[in-house]
Amino acid sequence: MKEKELPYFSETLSSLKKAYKKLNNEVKVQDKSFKDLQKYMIDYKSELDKFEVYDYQQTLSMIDKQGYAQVMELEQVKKLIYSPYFGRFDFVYEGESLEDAEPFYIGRYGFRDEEGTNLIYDWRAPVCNMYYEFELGQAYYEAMERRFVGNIINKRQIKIENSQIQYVIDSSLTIQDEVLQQTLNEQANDKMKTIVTSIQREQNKIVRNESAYNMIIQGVAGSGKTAVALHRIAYYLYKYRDTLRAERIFILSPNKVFGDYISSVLPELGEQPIRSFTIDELTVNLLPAAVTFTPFETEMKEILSNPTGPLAQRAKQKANYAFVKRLQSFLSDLNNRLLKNESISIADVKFEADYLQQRFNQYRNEPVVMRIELMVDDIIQVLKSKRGGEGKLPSKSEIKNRLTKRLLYKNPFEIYKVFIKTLDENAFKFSKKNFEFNDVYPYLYVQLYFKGIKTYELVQHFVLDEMQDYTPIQYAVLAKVFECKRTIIGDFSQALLPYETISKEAFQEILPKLEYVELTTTYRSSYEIGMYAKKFMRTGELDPIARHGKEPEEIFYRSIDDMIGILQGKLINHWRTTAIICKTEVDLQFIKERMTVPFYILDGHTEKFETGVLLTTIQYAKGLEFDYVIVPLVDAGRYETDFDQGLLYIATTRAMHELTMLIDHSNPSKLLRSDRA
Ligand SMILES: Nc1ncnc2c1ncn2[C@@H]1O[C@H](COP(=O)(O)OP(=O)(O)OP(=O)(O)O)[C@@H](O)[C@H]1O
Repeated sequence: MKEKELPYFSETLSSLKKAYKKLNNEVKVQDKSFKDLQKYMIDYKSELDKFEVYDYQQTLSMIDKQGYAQVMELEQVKKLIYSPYFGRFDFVYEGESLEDAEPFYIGRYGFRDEEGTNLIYDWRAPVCNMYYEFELGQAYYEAMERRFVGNIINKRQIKIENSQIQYVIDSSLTIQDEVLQQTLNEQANDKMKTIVTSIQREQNKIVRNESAYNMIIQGVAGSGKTAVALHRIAYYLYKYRDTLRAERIFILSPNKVFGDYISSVLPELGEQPIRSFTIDELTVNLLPAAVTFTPFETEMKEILSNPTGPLAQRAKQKANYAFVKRLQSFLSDLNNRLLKNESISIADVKFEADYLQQRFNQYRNEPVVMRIELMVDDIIQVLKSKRGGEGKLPSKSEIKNRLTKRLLYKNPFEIYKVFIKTLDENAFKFSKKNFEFNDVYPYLYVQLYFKGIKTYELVQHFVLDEMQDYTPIQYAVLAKVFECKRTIIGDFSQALLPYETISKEAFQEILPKLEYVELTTTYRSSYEIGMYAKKFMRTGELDPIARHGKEPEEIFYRSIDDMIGILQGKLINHWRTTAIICKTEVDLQFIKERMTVPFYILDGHTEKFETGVLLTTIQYAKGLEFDYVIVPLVDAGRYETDFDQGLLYIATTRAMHELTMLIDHSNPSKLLRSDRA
């Protein structure tokens, strides 16, 4: 089989090498002209007039841009020389004979030789959809608004590394199991990998979906949601390369480490890196500069360490969809009360209360401040027509001031406080101009009503990961801030907050025009770990991929010293990354003080994901994966409630190859019992 592929392979490789040489020379020439021009501008600085300087600067910037594009291309060709393609399929167009079958080689990027022949097709090209979508037999693809029908008569998976063919597998399956297995058997890395060589059919559908305005992906732990969302971005950047820019994509990620972990996927796929933002970073931009807030990460940490305490209670009251409805109906009623029921005389013309209220209602889709502006314009019109141009009219700002004085509440803060009183006096804690995080988005919603909010109009695609950790009111605000296509991913079973947050039903209300997709196969964990973790899942299905490994172990300890001894013993292993995942920050500190071997801490201060031994909490481990996971201090006190069960689900599903639970012998968690109700 390998032999059959050799001629095409050497032809492609030599074309690639030729292209590399040519591009490399061009880059050098560009580089030289840039430097020469720069030197010329410095040498003749005093003799150049400002127009000449402007012209030269423009030329420099053009060379710079061209040079950048060439360097990117060179980089791609270099990567293709290392591994030009990963698959091939032969397609016979309908009506043609078998001899006319056309081979398509599919790679990470596309490549044409000097004559313009497509030697490698980019995995995102329309024709390559067939590779992921169909088995041998009838197939089709769509391009240029046409459907091309035919038959796939041959399909191969080709592994090439270091410019050498490693193996070739012929198969009738969409994506061969062997290749997927091999990929999944690899050890964890400090950066997320691309999955182009083995995207599964259900994942491919999401990557290439263009119809959804709001795409919600509910996927079990390890189902590839994050990977799929990033490949979807890469697909969009390819498909809409003339109109979509990488810097116009906004990724909201749970924390900085996670942002770092996913940062290399897009560059690996030949696209510009996209910086992701945390909700705290975004919130700073949305709130007025004078008000501060407790960061989401800090508030979450506190709630996790005391899930039934007063802070959790306050946050809980604002976390469900009923709260949004209540706030909406409060604001809707306020429309009839906000403007005091009084007439007003301006320049001897009387404006009745009814007229004012009717104008105020007319503009109900605008923020209050804007409504007042529009009413001022109306009043001026009336004054002009009634007074027939006689006498001086009051200024706009005078009229605006008079109308504003008639507002029952003068700012969003006052309104929010009144609203909260209708809910529960104790639900709001505001001191020293500092909001608790759970109040920030409800407040922003009121601000939206009263004076509007900063919007990200330039953003063309909004991506949000870990959707279950956000509340309906946050989505209601985000929907206004990012009015563009959205890809929202998460897993309701992996909720970190100990109360109801967003749900499928609430999504349907807040984000109309949505497509909801579910992924139930987990690729991350071995079959044995997947089955073990499944018992902690609160709802839904989970189908682990048939990749076998060691059964998870449950080790019972008799004292804390005993547990630390066992734990440290387990750290002597062959895995690249081992994570000790604690329930809370307090537990992390407790273990940290007792450990005598080297390890890293992964918490809110961590910016980069390191391999090695990591001590962390569930809050920071989520979204990430490790070869080996150890869950310490599994006792009945710590892991007791339904919510704790969800936490065990998150912790255990971080493991790819091996999992150890360290359980208190005298007080084991009941959640471990497989016969529990
Ligand atoms: N088609 C695939 N081929 C190869 N590997 C895959 C595939 N799909 C997913 N994976 C791997 O499975 C692991 C989990 O993927 P990812 O982190 O995207 O899942 P997730 O659904 O976001 O998980 P979680 O909800 O637990 O954070 C990654 O190592 C990813 O590379």
